[in-house]
Order: sequence, then structure tokens, then C-alpha cells
Amino acid sequence: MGVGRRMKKQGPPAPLDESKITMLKKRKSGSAEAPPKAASAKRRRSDADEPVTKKDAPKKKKVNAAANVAPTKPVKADKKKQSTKPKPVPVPMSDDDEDMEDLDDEEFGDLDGVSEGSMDSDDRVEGLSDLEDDDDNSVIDSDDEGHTREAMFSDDEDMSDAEERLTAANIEGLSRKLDLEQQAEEEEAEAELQEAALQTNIAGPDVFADQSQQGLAPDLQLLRQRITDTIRIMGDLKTLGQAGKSRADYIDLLLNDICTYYGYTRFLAEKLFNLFTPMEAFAFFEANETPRPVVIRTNTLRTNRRSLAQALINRGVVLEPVGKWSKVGLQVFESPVPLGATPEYLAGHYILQAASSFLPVMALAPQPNERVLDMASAPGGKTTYMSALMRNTGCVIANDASKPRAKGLIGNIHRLGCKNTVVTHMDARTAFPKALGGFDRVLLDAPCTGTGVISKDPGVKTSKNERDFLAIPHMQRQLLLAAIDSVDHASKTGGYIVYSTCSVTVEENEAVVQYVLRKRPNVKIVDTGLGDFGSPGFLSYMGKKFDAKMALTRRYFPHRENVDGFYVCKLKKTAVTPVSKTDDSASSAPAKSGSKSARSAASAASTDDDEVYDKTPIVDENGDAADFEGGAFASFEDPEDTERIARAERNRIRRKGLNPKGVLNKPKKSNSEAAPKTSESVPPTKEEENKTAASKKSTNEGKGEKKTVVKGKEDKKPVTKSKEEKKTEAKEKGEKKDKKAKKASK
Ligand SMILES: C[S@@+](CC[C@H](N)C(=O)[O-])C[C@H]1O[C@@H](n2cnc3c(N)ncnc32)[C@H](O)[C@@H]1O
Repeated sequence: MGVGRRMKKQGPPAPLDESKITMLKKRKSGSAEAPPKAASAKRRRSDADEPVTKKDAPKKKKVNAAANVAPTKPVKADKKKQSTKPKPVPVPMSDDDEDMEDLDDEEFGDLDGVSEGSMDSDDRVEGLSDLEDDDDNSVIDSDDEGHTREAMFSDDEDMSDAEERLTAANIEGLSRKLDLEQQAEEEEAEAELQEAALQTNIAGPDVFADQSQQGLAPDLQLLRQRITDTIRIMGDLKTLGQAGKSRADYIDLLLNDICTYYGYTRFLAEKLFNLFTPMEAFAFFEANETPRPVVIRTNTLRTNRRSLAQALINRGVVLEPVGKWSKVGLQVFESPVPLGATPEYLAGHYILQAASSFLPVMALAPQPNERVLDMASAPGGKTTYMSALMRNTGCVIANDASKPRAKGLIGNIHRLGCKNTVVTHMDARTAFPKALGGFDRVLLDAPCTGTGVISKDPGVKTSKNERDFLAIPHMQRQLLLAAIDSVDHASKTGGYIVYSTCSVTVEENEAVVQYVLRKRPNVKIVDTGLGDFGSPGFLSYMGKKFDAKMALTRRYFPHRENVDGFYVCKLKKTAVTPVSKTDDSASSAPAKSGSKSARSAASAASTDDDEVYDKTPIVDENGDAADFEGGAFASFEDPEDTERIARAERNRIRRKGLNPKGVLNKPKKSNSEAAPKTSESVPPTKEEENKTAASKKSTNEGKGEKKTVVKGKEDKKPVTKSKEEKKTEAKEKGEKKDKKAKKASK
């Protein structure tokens, strides 16, 4: 269950450092004891030759982990016996060369198995792997002379004593940690076995018996027992079920118990429960009660993973590479120092980032020199990763609709040294592609309900209601349409869109993708390149069938991969599609979104511009086509911003040689009138509300001024002034001519 998995490595790939740990222990001890584990490299090789079933793989991983603490045990020794050997037994350094070779293969040979580089079917195989390799190498080569970074990660044979001591300290810490984890796991497994044994002796307990004690809080232990009993009965309802009780009765009881035990609303519990079998749903709810492992991402713009690991080990941090699937992640087990305040952190050598949020960027695989859009980017974990993968070349537009969040984004961009990034603050639904388009790649890490990150934000359990599950997917669809329309299908290197959420519900994932497939037949789902890590997207759900390629999208769950719940879908834009092919009638937008206006807007667009699909206007929540001309997306809240913009505008007009007063006083349609509602996308903070109130005030004042200009006597002012302008211009021109003539005569 979730608890037992807590500190497991993330994802299926085997830990990278186990042979290395053993090897380093051997080095440290220099002992001459029997070396069964010294041949671990050989064993791995022979294992690789032998066919290994999928089920065996995790076992092997556990055994390897155990081997760190009990190296004298045979590799496939009984799990329980290993755990009774808490202290590491030193092993001599035989076969070092082979160990080292293996270490290298395991740790950095990411080209086999699931890796960033080998993931993408077409463009990423070379691109990303090369990139990553280069990242590592380039930084190492440029600034590692004389450094002691190899201690944990290197195949360097000439480690100094000091280095070895440092490494040993980390390894010891790690071993201790693994020992404790394993012990806890064993105890839990034992308890579960006993529980199961007990349960099998009790045929079909009466779970419907009233357990409540009046006036008292529910007994959580009894409740939990009833949950497990109900799940067991549901597994074999015919034999264990009570007479007169249907499956629906059991589900109802179970959901009520889940709500009481874990604190979910019935609405959300049911929604999440329906994604799994009862047994797996229980595992999911359990996993949401425990935090995911702490992970940091190495910023390869400033350092490399080895150097960073060594620097943090020197500070007493116990860590190891996050898994074979990433070359930049480090999982932190223990840290005596706050990870958000180390000198390395402040110098931008790493960012605290959940492992699952590496995945959308890996799927997007931005290439150097490309133009990339991160539509909803704050606080910038993914933006800065993109920037690093692009090696600070090309351009990343990092947009976010929330101003306070955009500030955090800017902070991260500066700290991590991203120089190819431009921050914008707009409502991406309407800003793109109108303001900027033609990108090689677009990432839409969409705002979502957060049902994948309940362990981080338990508030989700009670705060998300039915309305959220209509409004948020609706916004996600609008954003994804805008993302698609912002990509250049003819891009030589890209033409890709990645859609991701940190939510596990179908409404926010497969259903959104299905919707855009209907609306934009010029995109298709392609392989994310993330290998077997995670599970395929759903092909059907509650009677709805999805595109067959939906299986190429990936889902990640806390109880399966020990990462935050996540969804990743990669789309390839193949063409600019004529508007005439739109099938708006298939719209699954909420009733209010009024596909009628969308249709008329779409047909209007088709007459405007030789049927370029990408210009299909996007409708707002009310079904109204957004008024791009009004510059609606760019609503600036601060009065000083408004003033600054006005000043800039006056200067611009002056540079043209015109009189700003005359030009600006011409009656004009108010921008704010055309502004689409954005409140749903980003709920305003108090600070924002105050600012909005202030800006509303100033806008109203502005409106008032305009009215006087239009209706009042000043009406004529602009006309008079523009005449004056013309006179001034003519005068200036005359003067210039005179000057020229004088010069010529001289
Ligand atoms: C899941 S978070 C993005 C996390 C970010 N990609 C990262 O890795 O750090 C979603 C973001 O979408 C932003 N957002 C919400 N509505 C938006 C909209 N209409 N346009 C642009 N951004 C929006 C929110 O402010 C929020 O920062």
C-alpha cells in the first residue's frame, strides 16, 4: 500500500546507485570478506541475458537494494532474511573494473531502456540524448578541473581519501535509510499477511452492522477494517456477499467509509473511485495520505548532476539519482539543511521540482534554437527545464495569467540563469496566437483541479465541486485549442504540442484531448516518448469511447509510480485546416458556451482570410467570440502600469511627429468592455482584488473622461488640434527644407 511505498524510488527503473554503493563500501572497508555481491555486475549481466518477466523486475530491484545492507546474502535471498541483517558487511574490492563499467552503464548509459534520449520516436532520439549528454559533458569539461565531484558518480579510480570519506558518509546515511525503510516495509508486509490470514478465516463479515457509537467520533481502526472487509467481499461477491445486498449497496457503504476515513466529499470520492477497481482505489486514497519523495532537478545551465550531488553530500544531504529515466533528477532522502536555502540553491544549481513534472518537458523535447511557448508557466519549473534543454538558445515565451505567480516565475528564471526566456502575463486563451504564434513547440501545463497532488494539497478533497469539473475542463479545452493554433505545423524541427495536467480525472485529460481532436482534425496524438513509465491513457470511460491513439498518452499515479498524479499527451500538428471542416456541432462544451456564436465567428473568419483554420476565434465562457481587436487579454491592473503604458503611448505618438493629446483624445472603443472573463482561470487573491478595484476605478474615470470628450464641447478639440498638428508638421518640414538649402548653398 501507499505507506510502504513512501520512500521507494520513483518509477519502475531499478535504482542506479546500488552497485556503486556496494562498490564504495568495499572500497571504504578494504575488507577481504567473501565477495558474493562483488559479482553483482556479472549477475546483472547474466540477468540481462535471461528473460525476466515484468513481475520479477521490481523484486530484483528490492533485492539489489537489500544487497546494500546485506551483501553477503545471495542476491535472490529471502527478503525477510535480508532485513534481519541491518548492518552492512564490508566486501573486498574484487572485480572493481567490472563494477565500474556497470556503474557507468547503469548511471549514465541512459541510452538503453527508458531514457530521455531514447524516448522520442522521431525527433528526440538523437536530439535529447545528445543534448543531455552534451549538457553533462560540457559543464563537466568546462568547470570541473580539480573538483572532487566524482566521488559518488564517477568511474575515476584515483579517488582521494577525503573524497572516499565523504562518499562513505553519504552511503552510510543512505544505507541506514534503506535499512529503516526495508524494516518498515517488512513489518508492514507481515502485518498485512496476518490481517489477510485472519480475514480468510472469517467468511463474509457483516459489514452492514451498525458500528457507530452515538455521540462519539468514528473509530478509525474499525472503519479501516470495514473498508478492507468490504473490498474483499466485493472481490468475490457471490461467495462472500450478504443475502439481499447488491454490489451497489457495498459500493455505497465503501464510499461513505472512504469519505469519513480520508475526509473527501462524496462527490470527489466517487469520481476518483470510478477510475479504479475498489482495491486499487483504496491504494490510491492511501497513497494520497503520504508525501511523495523530495526531488530536485539539476540546472544544467549552471552545473551538472555529479558536481551538484557532491556539493550537497558535502553538506550532509543523503540523495541518489531519481531513476534511470532522468539524467537531471536527484531524490533527497535526508537533509540537515533546508534545501531551499543552500548556497547551491541560491546560486541556481537546482530547483525543487516534483519528478512527475519533468515528464511533460521531456515529452515536449524542445530543441536548441527553437521558438517555444509555455502557455501557463508559473512558477517556472518546466520553463527553466526547457530553457536548459535548449541550452539557453532560441526563445521561450513563458506566459502566465496570474501576475503574482508571474513574479515567482521571473525569480526562478533569474536564479537559474535562463537567458532565452521572455515572460508575458496574458490570458492564454485569447492572447495566443493573436499576439504571438508560429511556435515550433507549445507546452500547455494546464490549470487543473489538482486531483493528482492531493498529498500536497489536501484541501482538494473538499474544495472541488461539480461546477469546477465543468468550468475547468472547459477552460482547458479553450487553452488547448489556442495552443494548437499557436504552433507552426510547417516547423522544420517541431510542430508539437504537449498537454499536461496534475489531475487524474478523465474530464480533464482524455476528454479534453478527444474534444480538440474533433475541433482540430489537423492534429494527431503521437507517442510521448516517455517509454513504459506510467500507464496508457484510457480508451473508454463510463460508456464513452476515445480515439484509439489515446493509449499513446500517459498517466501517472501516486500509488503506482510513487509520483504525483499526472497526465501527458503529445500532439503533432500536421496541417493548417480549413474552417469549413470544423464540426462545431460535436462541441461538448458546457451548454452555456453557445456554439452558435462560435459557429458564426468561425464562418466570419473563413470569409476574412482564405479559410485558415488557425484563426478560428476562441469563445469565452459565455460563448462569445473573444474580441481580439480590443486587446482584451492585456488587462493591466496596477494604476502605475496604466500610467506607464499611457506615457509610452504618448512618446510613441510624439516620435511619429504627432501631438499625442490630439491623437489620444479621439473617441475610441473601451478595451475593458471587450475583456473576456478570466476569473475562472485564476481566482483573484485579495491583493489582486484590491488592484482590480483600483484599476476599475481608474477605468471608470477613464470612461468618464471619454464621455466628456465625445459628448461635450471638447468634441471638436481633436479635430482642431489635428489641424494644428498638420500646420506644425508643415512648419517643421519647411524648416528642414530651409536648413538643407542653407547647407547646400554653403
Ligand atoms: C499547473 S500551473 C503551471 C505550473 C507551471 N507549468 C510549472 O511547471 O511551474 C497552471 C498555471 O496556469 C495559470 N493560468 C490559469 N489560467 C490561465 C490562462 N487563462 N492563461 C494563462 N495562464 C493561466 C495559473 O496562474 C497557473 O500558474
